[in-house]
Parts: sequence; C-alpha cells; structure tokens
Amino acid sequence: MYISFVSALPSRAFITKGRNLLLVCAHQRNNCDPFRCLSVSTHLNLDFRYSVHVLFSLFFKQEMELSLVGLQNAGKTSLVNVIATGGYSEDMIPTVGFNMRKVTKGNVTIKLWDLGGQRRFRTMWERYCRGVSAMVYVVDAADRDSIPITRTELHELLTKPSLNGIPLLVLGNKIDKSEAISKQALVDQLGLDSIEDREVCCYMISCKDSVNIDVVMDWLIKHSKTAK
Ligand SMILES: Nc1nc2c(ncn2[C@@H]2O[C@H](COP(=O)(O)OP(=O)(O)OP(=O)(O)O)[C@@H](O)[C@H]2O)c(=O)[nH]1
Ligand SMILES: [Mg+2]
Repeated sequence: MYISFVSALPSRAFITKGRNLLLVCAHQRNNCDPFRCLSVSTHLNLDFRYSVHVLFSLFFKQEMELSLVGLQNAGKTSLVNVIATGGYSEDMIPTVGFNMRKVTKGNVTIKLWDLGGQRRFRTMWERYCRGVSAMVYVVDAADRDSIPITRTELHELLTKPSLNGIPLLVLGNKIDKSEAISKQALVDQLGLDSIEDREVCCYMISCKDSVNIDVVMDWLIKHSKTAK
C-alpha cells in the first residue's frame, strides 16, 4: 500500500491511497476541526499513524535555519544539493561568499546558508551562524592533510560568544574514498570530545553515494523549531 501526504496547498490536506485521491479536509487551516478530521480519516479506514500525521501537519509547521561551514572542497554545496534534489555532481564551482537555499521536507522548511570555505570567506562564518538552529560543519574525511587546519578553524569559530550553545553537527564527508579516516579518528583529530558548551554530534557521510543523508535529515528535523 502506498500512502503519501501532500500539503502543498496551505488550506488543504490530501491523502492518496493507491491511485485514489481522498479529500480529507478542505477547511481553512484555522477553521479545521481536528476531531472531525480524525473521524473522517477513521471513517476512510486509514492508518491511525497517518491520521495523526495529517493532524500534526495541519496545525504545526516546523522551520529551521542552518549554516553549513567547513573548509573549501569539503562538500558543503554538494550536501545542499543532495538534501534539496538528491542530485550529485563532480563538477562543482567553489562557493563565492555564500548561497542561500530553502528546502521544504514535509512540513519542515529549512533555510540553508551555504558558506564559502576558502580562507578569505572564513571571517563571514560567525555572522551567518548567529541565531541558527544548528551549525553543520562539513569535513573532507579523505583529505587527511587538511584536518589540522579544519580543527583550528572549528575551535576558533566555537570561541565566538555569539554562537554559545548552538548545537553542532560535524559531518565527515567522502567516506566513499578509501583514504577516508574512521569516525573515531575524526572525533579524536578534531578534538570533539573537548567541546562541552553545546550539543555535538558526528556522522560519517558520502554525498556521492548518498550514505547517511537520511540520518542527517533526522537529526536536523529533530533540531528544528516548531512554529504555528
Ligand atoms: N568522492 C566524493 N567527492 C565529493 C563528495 N562530496 C563532494 N565531493 C566533491 O568535492 C568537491 C567539492 O565539493 P563542493 O560541494 O563544491 O565543496 P564545498 O565545501 O562547497 O567547497 P567551497 O564552496 O569552496 O567551500 C566536488 O568536486 C564534489 O564533487 C563525496 O561524498 N564523495
Ligand atoms: Mg560550496
């Protein structure tokens, strides 16, 4: 059985079951009666979980603002592309300054600040990390020589008082390459265990092979703010 939830129209929620499109609730969002909605979906014999999902999506939007930082060539823009479209390209142009992308996944809207990693852009990192829900620090785990520099840049960024307490997600990218170091080696070499003033999480990913992108999305959604 295939069920998908579509909330492209703000005032309507549809559930498709197989090829049949069932109109579950066509009320304006503010006028919608949750119990009526639930009883309609129960009447239509839909899974309870999806009923709850429909209700939650009708009443709550989640939004978040993220900054992606890390040295040049780490794979920040590639990660944005994988999250936004699932697409991956070897032919990437280095980011000049920054790019902003908005991505909507279900009822979560993510505003992504993709910052340039070249030395001349690193002084901007702090400004674009202020007030974000989380900072995503991308590392090329296969470029062993760059790790001491990326460690210095990371710890330098974390000393900024304006960024106190902002959760940090460190991503060791390019694990499809044989030279990539292990997660434990990355945690040790970046000194992640010494960071005590915020939540820190580390995953190993490959944008190229789409490895662990779902785990990254789960972490990001968990850290989004619920907004009415
Ligand atoms: N093998 C491999 N290559 C990758 C992966 N992710 C990105 N790349 C490559 O790494 C290079 C740099 O990727 P970008 O996404 O442009 O890196 P960036 O961090 O945005 O770089 P700047 O914009 O200069 O800061 C590109 O050639 C990508 O194709 C990956 O998971 N595996
Ligand atoms: Mg880039």
